[in-house]
Amino acid sequence: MERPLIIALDLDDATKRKSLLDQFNGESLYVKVGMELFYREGRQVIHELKESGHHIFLDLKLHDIPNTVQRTMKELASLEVDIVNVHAAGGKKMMSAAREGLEQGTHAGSKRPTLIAVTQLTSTDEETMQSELLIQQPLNEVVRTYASFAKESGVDGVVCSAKEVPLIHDACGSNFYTVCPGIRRVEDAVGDQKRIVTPKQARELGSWGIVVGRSITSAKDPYSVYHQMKKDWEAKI
Ligand SMILES: O=c1ccn([C@@H]2O[C@H](COP(=O)(O)O)[C@@H](O)[C@H]2O)c(=O)[nH]1
Repeated sequence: MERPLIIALDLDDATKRKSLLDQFNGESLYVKVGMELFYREGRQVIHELKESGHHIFLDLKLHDIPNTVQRTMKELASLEVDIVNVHAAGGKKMMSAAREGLEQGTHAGSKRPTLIAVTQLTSTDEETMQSELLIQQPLNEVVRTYASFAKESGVDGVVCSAKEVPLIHDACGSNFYTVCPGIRRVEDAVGDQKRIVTPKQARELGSWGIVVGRSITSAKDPYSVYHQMKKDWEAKI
């Protein structure tokens, strides 16, 4: 799918999730299954969403020793989702192991899930990164370097703020996937996000995909907010 708006299904029970998706009346969506949903409903929810025709980004952000990540990715590959991810902070060996595990677990004739790596969470700003994570380089430099390491390790793209897309394209080429959370309309509550942009700005900055959670899931009318944001995201520049 070209340039998706991915809805983060961060809802605290299955009834709310179902009632959100029911509003879309059979429309095929790109959805993100994060830790909250996967740890609650497990593999079954992936099967259900696939049966309903949705594309799936399984956002479990693996970060462990290479052997564990490889074996876990082998397991996840059997779910046949579209995108899976790791934290780039796990290092090059871990990212290569993730790719290897995915290849081992992908059945002949099936498409390997796209593998992306989180550079720096969009809830982190430079001040926090330096004072709490003790990473002293400028945030843009860290994101650019982690993206380059991801590419060298056989990863297909990154999770980043749209603000960093131009520098990632510069370092890794414009075909390297950039999946961007931290998306807000001007009227939305920012919450815990730090590096935010609007859907239109994300488009202008060249993001491949955007991830939107609370702006849609907490809206009075999620269906119309989704379509409004999608229209802004897809508008010609
Ligand atoms: O850097 C990252 C990586 C992942 N996320 C995830 O995206 C959504 C964003 O939700 P909002 O409600 O739109 O803030 C959420 O599921 C995060 O886990 C991210 O925000 N930043």
